[in-house]
Amino acid sequence: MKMRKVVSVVGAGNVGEHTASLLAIRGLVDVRMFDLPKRDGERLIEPVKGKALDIQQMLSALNIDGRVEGYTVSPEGDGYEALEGSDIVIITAGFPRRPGMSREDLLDKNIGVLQVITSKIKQYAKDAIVIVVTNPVDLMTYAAYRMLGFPKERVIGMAGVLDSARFKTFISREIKVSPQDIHAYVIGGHGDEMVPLISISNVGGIPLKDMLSKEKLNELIKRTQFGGGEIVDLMGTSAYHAPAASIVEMVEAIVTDNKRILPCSVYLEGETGEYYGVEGFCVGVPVKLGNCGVEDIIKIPMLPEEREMWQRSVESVRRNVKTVEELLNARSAV
Ligand SMILES: NC(=O)c1ccc[n+]([C@@H]2O[C@H](COP(=O)([O-])OP(=O)(O)OC[C@H]3O[C@@H](n4cnc5c(N)ncnc54)[C@H](O)[C@@H]3O)[C@@H](O)[C@H]2O)c1
Ligand SMILES: O=C(O)C[C@H](O)C(=O)O
Repeated sequence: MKMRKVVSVVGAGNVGEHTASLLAIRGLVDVRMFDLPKRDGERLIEPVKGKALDIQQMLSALNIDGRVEGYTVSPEGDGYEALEGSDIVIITAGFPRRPGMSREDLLDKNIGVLQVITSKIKQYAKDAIVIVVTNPVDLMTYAAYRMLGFPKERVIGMAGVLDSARFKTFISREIKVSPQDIHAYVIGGHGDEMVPLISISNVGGIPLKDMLSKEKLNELIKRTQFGGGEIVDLMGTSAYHAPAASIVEMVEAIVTDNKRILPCSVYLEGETGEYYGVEGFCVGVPVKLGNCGVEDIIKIPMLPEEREMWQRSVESVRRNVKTVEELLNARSAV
């Protein structure tokens, strides 16, 4: 009998909670949520269990089948047994940035969180596909890949789908066309140097560069590159609705084995690494997703000016890779 896939979400804060809720509403998978207890005055409460129960009751209100459960865990890694049997584990646990911070400012704190979680995934869900969301996501995906020791096809960072959704939003608003008819790709590191690919973006098949002036295109590129910070400045914390939806796009591509080509942060080496000028760390590139994770890495053509942007973006990730390796070595030495 075909069992429903199980998706575990580690970290049920803004991103994790909305991801769990969207996954449940889409009705494709069963969801397990994991998070820390919280102190409420003198009491220690378990919000993750409340959130899971609330989502489960939302499904009943909507007559949607599905199972949503919440598990309280400890920072030291107790309580993760229910990871057992997960087909996909999504990691959103960690700290978001506040206004004035860069994503890289989160690296040291979030790697410590990631280390415990990856050790539990290895222990209880060694065959799972892992989607890393926690920032700085390219470096965290690389750290997760190193700590998990899983095949690189099963360790995937979410960012390009979100960045592409932002780019599509800004294009859609500018030319008043449905985002359904806009094909726009953003690749590279998930930071201020990310690369919206104008040359292959189109609106209903018409090249984007034929529809907007160079000035306007540059304006939309800049707004996309700083899209995360724009929301952090407005909300005081990072975005979570569009990130959750982007995670769901990746999960559905995997569980339905629909061979979507989506921009994801993956470990690059060998021939594809050579093509992209990346050897031995993770950056956002278009990949074909299926039920085993990354099935293929697409070598996307770039104009000379895009290749220059790409190299700057790769450099913005590469310059912190050594720090990641030093943090990993220091922690493994403990
Ligand atoms: N890749 C992307 O495009 C993208 C998009 C949005 C957010 N993010 C990142 O995702 C992360 C989460 O963002 P958020 O807005 O949900 O933050 P949040 O603070 O709302 O949620 C984080 C959750 O992680 C939990 N957590 C912390 N340490 C933990 C541990 N040791 N074990 C289990 N759970 C733990 C917290 O209790 C909290 O509920 C941040 O790093 C943020 O920068 C990335
Ligand atoms: O900007 C952030 O800190 C969160 C995330 O990376 C985003 O782009 O929304």
